Amino acid sequence: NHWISFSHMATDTMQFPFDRWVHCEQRVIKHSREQMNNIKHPQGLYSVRESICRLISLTRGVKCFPEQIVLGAGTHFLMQMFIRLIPENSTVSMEDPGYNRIYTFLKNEQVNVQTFGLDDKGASISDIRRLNPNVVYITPSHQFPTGRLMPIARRVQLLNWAMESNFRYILEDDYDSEFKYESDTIPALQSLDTFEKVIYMGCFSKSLMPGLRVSYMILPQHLLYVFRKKYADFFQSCSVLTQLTLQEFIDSGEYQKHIKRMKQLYQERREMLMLALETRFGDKMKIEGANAGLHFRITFETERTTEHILKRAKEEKIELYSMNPFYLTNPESNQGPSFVLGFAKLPKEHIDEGVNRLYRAIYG
Ligand SMILES: Cc1ncc(COP(=O)(O)O)c(CN[C@H](CF)CCC(=O)O)c1O
Repeated sequence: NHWISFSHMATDTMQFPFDRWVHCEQRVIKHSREQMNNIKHPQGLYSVRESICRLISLTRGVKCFPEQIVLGAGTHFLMQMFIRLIPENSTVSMEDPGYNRIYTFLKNEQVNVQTFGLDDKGASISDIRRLNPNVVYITPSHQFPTGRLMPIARRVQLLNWAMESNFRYILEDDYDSEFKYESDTIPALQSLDTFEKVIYMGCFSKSLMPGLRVSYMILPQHLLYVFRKKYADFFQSCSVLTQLTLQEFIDSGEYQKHIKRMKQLYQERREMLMLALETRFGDKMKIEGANAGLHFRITFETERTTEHILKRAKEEKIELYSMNPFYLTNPESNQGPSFVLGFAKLPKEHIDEGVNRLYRAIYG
């Protein structure tokens, strides 16, 4: 029988409107054929940046000009360019548990990277003050991987910290911010920034598909100046065809239509999954970080180890990811085996079966 996926990394490509996407692509090929030779702009095509600028000011309250946007074929590329804009020996600090791929990436780039803890409001200010880094990298709208939401008050505290000294920056990774349930979206931290301290990073990996490889960052003016000197001869890493098709997809309204439809669909799946988990596991499990995004964190009360559960999950044919890779320096005080549970690739009709298999994997 078939596999059931709790992956937090995927979107439901079966639901993606490929016919609309191809229609946009055909229009690009018809009207902008000549642009396929235009690879010179290091930040990506201006018209594409204009569309993204309009979109995120609407959806996230982000304040920027197209001139400030830099496209890249993934968050890693953007991070790599950013760290080259600041002095060599800068210290970067990030969340633990946190996004291990960026942690490993920064280590490989010989960046001095440290980690700080989280409390229920996200990044711990006292930890950050103790570390006294130049750059703080956070995921405030849906902390990765715990899903915590950083309240406005904490955001303001963080901005005040950044403003206390000349050379401090906040990298706001807003990767999973299109889908908000229960409460309204909190505007991006960047929208509160008046001192050019916040570098906003976003992507289309969750709203569209990770495979498109289109992400972006917004540089404050003074860093844009450095970027333009350093990267004048740089070629953009995103394909021109994908950039222009994305622009057409946004400008034609297809993007907003898609988000509206997927939000409805993900909301239903999320509710059904949480209910099925509640019914099956009762107080043997604890869920957190479910108010936004395409995954939440779940912790189980069991004597079984995480490794054992992952092995059993494979036997039960469920794709399941544990929290372990995301504990970067100190394994969290264990309240029990903890997992990231994604529902983007979990059709409604598989939810009950998926939860039953999960139960068998843990208690069977
Ligand atoms: C915290 C965070 N910031 C950005 C992205 C977007 O990266 P990119 O598409 O390369 O721009 C992701 C993407 N999330 C990963 C891929 F879906 C999943 C996590 C895993 O690697 O386990 C992410 O978690």
